Amino acid sequence: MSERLEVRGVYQDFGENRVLAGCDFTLSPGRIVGLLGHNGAGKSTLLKILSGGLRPTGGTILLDGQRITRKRRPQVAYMADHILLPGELKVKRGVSYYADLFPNFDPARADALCEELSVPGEQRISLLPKGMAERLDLALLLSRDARLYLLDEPLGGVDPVERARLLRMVLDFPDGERTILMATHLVHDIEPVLDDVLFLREGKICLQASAEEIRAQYGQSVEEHYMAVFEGGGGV
Ligand SMILES: Nc1ncnc2c1ncn2[C@@H]1O[C@H](COP(=O)(O)OP(=O)(O)OP(=O)(O)O)[C@@H](O)[C@H]1O
Repeated sequence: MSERLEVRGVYQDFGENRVLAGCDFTLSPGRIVGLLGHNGAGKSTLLKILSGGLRPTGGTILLDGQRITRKRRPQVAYMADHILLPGELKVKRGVSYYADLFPNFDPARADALCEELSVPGEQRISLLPKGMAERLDLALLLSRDARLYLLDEPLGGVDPVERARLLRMVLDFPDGERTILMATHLVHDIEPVLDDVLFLREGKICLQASAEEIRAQYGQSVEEHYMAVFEGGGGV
């Protein structure tokens, strides 16, 4: 099977600060992958690079075996850790704003997802509670027809039970083809939707494994294994 995403030797310096020190990993089609690491590990930086919003200091990134040119950029859909829509717009207008912005955006799907996620269409975006704005952002992202979806701490402001339920509901793409990479600290809440995990430590991917492998090999949940690795209580 060919890889959806190949990341080879990606590094990122901000002045003297080397944030990514040669990241290597691959993502397969149809997988939901958690990018886990402590504060400041470089998760957002890595997602920004993969989205094309930041040019890395070095390294190679291939999507379906090819470099991500400007023409292929819409095949990568990125959700930052804050909503990017102008706050004065109403939700429904925000949907048409996205339709103007992205050629691969499906407004009917956005309306359906907003309804599934109980986002009120007539509300002004700046007046949405944080968790509701995050739901809108997620609905807009997942209404784009992309190959790779990058999510930075999705639904971080939504309560844990709802978060897992909503993510399970909306990440279930029927074609099983799309790949989702999401950075999160909320390992416990997100774990039920994850197929694979990447642990980012000291600028490198120190573990890439399926959630099943972790459970079988270490007899630990992803969260327990994460704690063991990052608190020095165990190795990878
Ligand atoms: N544009 C920038 N200029 C300079 N330093 C930056 C820039 N962006 C990020 N950094 C630095 O890179 C490091 C990694 O930040 P990043 O936001 O990628 O980490 P993170 O893993 O997403 O953290 P968190 O989990 O707290 O969101 C931090 O030290 C941060 O200060």
